[in-house]
Amino acid sequence: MLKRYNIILYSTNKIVNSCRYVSQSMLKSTVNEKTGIATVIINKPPVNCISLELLNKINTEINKLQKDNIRGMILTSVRSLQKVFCGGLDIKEFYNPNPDRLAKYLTNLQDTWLSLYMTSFPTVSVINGHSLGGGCLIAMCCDYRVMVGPDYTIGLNETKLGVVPPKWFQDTMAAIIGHRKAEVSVIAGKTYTTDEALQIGLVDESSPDIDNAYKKGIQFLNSFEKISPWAFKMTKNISRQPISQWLIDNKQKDLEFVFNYMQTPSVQKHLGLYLQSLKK
Ligand SMILES: CC/C=C\C/C=C\CCC/C=C/CC(=O)SCCNC(=O)CCNC(=O)[C@H](O)C(C)(C)COP(=O)(O)OP(=O)(O)OC[C@H]1O[C@@H](n2cnc3c(N)ncnc32)[C@H](O)[C@@H]1OP(=O)(O)O
Repeated sequence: MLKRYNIILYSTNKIVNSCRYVSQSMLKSTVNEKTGIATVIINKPPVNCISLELLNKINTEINKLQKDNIRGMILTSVRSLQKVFCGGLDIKEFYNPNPDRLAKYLTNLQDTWLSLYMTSFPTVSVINGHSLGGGCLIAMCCDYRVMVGPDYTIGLNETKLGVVPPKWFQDTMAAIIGHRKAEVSVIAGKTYTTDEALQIGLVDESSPDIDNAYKKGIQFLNSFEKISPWAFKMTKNISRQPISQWLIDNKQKDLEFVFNYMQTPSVQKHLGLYLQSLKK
């Protein structure tokens, strides 16, 4: 029995044998050959908002890392943006959309969420700036969140734009902070400062600076050194499967709901006003 356990540990804990550096301009990914830890950096100025192209790159990279047998991953934003982790989904993808592109975007977002939420390796988001809407969603997909503070904000603010966060957005938050707090939060489109997010458990740790936040992230990943990767993967799978299975079973229905309401005149009007307010 012990022997079998060791074999599982060895075969799944194999550290990648070369340092890979992928720079697809919008997304930089490095794997440290000694530690087997990947750092994935979103790099799409000015605010790292998620276009269809960035979405594709994130999903492709997660799937590659999945095959690389890495030991863990840190997801963060390029430092030069200074105050933004991720400004959310690119609202321009929803405003006066091309229907084919909109359908592709929504499908890719469903797939990317499934990949990131269900990784078989531990993940940490180092939230080094504002993290709103889809930005909050990708941070919440990770197993652990360290947020730099005190002046940044995080939250699912979709209702403020006049749109509806799908069930799996809401469930992802509820799994972290509990149903009641998540409900109050999403219906009001609430955003939280770093301290508030720490207080309600939306983030696990805070840090006054990025280097320290990154260190905390690495410490979390190192805490799995003695955990069998197989046991980690199976346990996480059991924990997250009910939420992910809902989307797998309801992908088409979910897509049609968002695809249809997004193109209604009243939603389009709201989105237009919100975009305008950002430009001011
Ligand atoms: C089938 C189902 C599948 C999928 C479900 C899909 C959809 C579900 C429903 C829709 C869900 C949407 C989720 C979202 O993510 S909505 C977006 C939420 N994000 C925000 O509200 C953030 C808005 N931005 C800001 O608050 C600030 O920009 C920010 C604090 C991030 C940074 O402030 P800063 O002062 O540094 O920059 P700005 O001057 O404000 O912005 C610079 C330029 O960037 C433009 N911008 C900002 N955010 C966005 C964005 N999210 N999308 C597009 N463009 C954005 C901003 O307009 C400025 O543009 P210019 O003026 O320079 O042209």
